Amino acid sequence: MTIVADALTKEYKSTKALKGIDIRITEPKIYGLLGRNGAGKTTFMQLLAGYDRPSSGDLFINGMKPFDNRAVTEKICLIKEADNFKKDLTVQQVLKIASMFYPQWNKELAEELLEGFDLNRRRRVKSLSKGMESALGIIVGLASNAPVTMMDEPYIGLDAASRAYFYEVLLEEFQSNPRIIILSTHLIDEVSNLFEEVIIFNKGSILLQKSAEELREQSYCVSGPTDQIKAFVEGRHIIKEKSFAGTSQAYFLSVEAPKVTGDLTISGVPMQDMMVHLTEKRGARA
Ligand SMILES: Nc1ncnc2c1ncn2[C@@H]1O[C@H](COP(=O)(O)OP(=O)(O)OP(=O)(O)O)[C@@H](O)[C@H]1O
Repeated sequence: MTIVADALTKEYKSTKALKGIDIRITEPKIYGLLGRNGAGKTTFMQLLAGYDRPSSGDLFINGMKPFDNRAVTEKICLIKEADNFKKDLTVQQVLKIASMFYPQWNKELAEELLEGFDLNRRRRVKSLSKGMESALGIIVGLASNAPVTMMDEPYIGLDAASRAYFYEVLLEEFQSNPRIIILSTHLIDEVSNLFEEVIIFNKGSILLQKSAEELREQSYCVSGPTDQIKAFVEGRHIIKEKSFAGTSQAYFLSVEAPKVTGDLTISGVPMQDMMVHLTEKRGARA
C-alpha cells in the first residue's frame, strides 16, 4: 500500500486543521502518530479513511482518492476513540457487519480476542462500559486485517492489564501479518517501544517523520550549572532550555552524542518528553 499526500489541506470554517502536508507512507510498519490536542491527527486519519474530502491538495492511496471510494475504503480500517458502532447492535452483529465489509477479515482472531477481552457477544453496544467498547473497537481493528489499519486513541477506559494485552496482540498480529498500522496516542511512553516510525503533527503541519529508534537515540538532555550550559548551547540548535535555581537543562536532537565537559552531564530523553519539547507552544522546530 502506498499513501501519498501532497500539499494536503483541510479547513473547517475558520480552522485550518491541516495546512498543506506532504507525506509518504509506504512500508508496512507500526507508525506512531503523535502531537498535541488539535494538531490535526484525527483529521488526517479521517481523510485517509475516506470519511471526508480534502479542502485542497492531493491524497492518494494506491493511486486512488479515498473519499467515497469502496475500492480504497475496504482496505482501510479506522477505529476512533469512541462511537465506532451503532448503539443498538450486539457485539455479535458488529463483528458480523465488519466481517462482511473487510474482505480479509480474520474470524479466528476476532474469536480469540473476544475471549481475551472477556467480551460477551450477546451484549448491545449501548450496554458496554467505555473500556468494553474500546475493546470491541480494537477487536474490529485487528481482525479487519485491513492493509491500512488506523487506531485513534483506541484504549479509552481500558485498564492497564487490558492495554498491555492490546499492545501484545497488536505486535503479534503485526509480526504475523505486516501491514501499515497507524496508532495515534497520548500515552507515548507506554507504547513507544511498539513504534517503528514516528510522525509528529504540530498545528496542522508535520513537524517530524523519523524512525523511532533514531528519535530515541538522537534525543539528548545536557544538564548542569547555567553558566556552563550557556557556553555549551552556543551555536547549537537547541529544542528547549530550562533553568531553575542556577542549573539548566538543554534538550536537542543530534546524530552523534555531544561531548560534555566540566560539571555537565548528558542523558537520553523519553519520547514523550521530546514530543512535548518539540511542540512547545512558543514555536516548534525540529
Ligand atoms: N468537524 C470539525 N469542525 C470544526 N473544527 C474541527 C472539526 N474537526 C476538527 N476540527 C478542528 O481541527 C483542528 C484539528 O483537530 P483534530 O481533531 O484533527 O486534532 P487531533 O490532533 O486529533 O487532536 P486530539 O489529540 O485532541 O484528538 C482542531 O482545531 C479542531 O478543533
